[in-house]
Amino acid sequence: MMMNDMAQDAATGDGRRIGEVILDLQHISLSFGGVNALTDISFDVREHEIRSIIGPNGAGKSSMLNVMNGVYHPQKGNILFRGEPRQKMDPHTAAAQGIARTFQNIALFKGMSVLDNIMTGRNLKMKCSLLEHALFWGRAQREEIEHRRKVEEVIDFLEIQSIRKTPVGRLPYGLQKRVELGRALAAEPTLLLLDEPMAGMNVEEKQDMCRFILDVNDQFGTTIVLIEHDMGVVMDISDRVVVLDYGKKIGDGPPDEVKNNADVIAAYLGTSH
Ligand SMILES: Nc1ncnc2c1ncn2[C@@H]1O[C@H](COP(=O)(O)OP(=O)(O)OP(=O)(O)O)[C@@H](O)[C@H]1O
Repeated sequence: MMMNDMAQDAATGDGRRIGEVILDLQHISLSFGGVNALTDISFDVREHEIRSIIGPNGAGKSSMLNVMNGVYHPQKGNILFRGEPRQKMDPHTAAAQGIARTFQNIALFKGMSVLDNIMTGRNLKMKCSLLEHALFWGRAQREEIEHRRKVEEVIDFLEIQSIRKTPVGRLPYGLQKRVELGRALAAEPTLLLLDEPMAGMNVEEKQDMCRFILDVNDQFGTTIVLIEHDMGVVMDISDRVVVLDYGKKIGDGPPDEVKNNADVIAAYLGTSH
């Protein structure tokens, strides 16, 4: 399918762009000592969709994202990625298989430029070792040029050309979040996990971030799993939403269905506790 066709399908909003299940989480339970962070949670993520995870503070959202990319290993349950079981996957393997993520608290090298930070997203794609750099200079050079080309593409896509040489620590918060998205995109992920990409942003910055998330999904077909507290944003951009509360799943479905779910309303209004 051509990129334009894909964007067209997405724009029609009729769900035709959504594909097969790529990540299937079955009966996941995770505890830390006596704290049950996740209890018997099952849901799936389909190819090309925007899947949001919401829930009050401490509900288990970040823990779930950490299970998805192998930072945490659940004590119970199964995880299937493209139909293959993966019990003890580590974050490095997850990244090598096309799962990239951003973090709740920005995790960038503050003293390094935007360009260099985004370049670190290419690390896993770099094939030439230091020795090869010394022995096969030409090959290493070609590889370097290709990585730089990809990074420049990401910079153009995110409209941050004018700050490409600026140290990240000097940028306003909203732009730092955009650079973090850039670093994740440089890895050319098929599954992108975003942990509160709009937290702490003003309205304009949120609108920009929303647009970039939708564009990544439309233009590259990237599957996106998103944790976000801003309900307006979640309901606007998600195909399906899963709701956690005290480590349990209390809702799952398209935004309109979730919005009208009595348990979800109770959890958010605090009447269930
Ligand atoms: N590494 C850890 N060690 C001990 N307890 C943890 C750890 N990570 C998470 N928890 C606990 O697990 C529960 C779920 O936390 P988690 O951060 O996943 O929730 P969350 O929904 O992402 O919250 P928030 O919206 O505040 O970020 C909490 O009770 C938290 O204290």
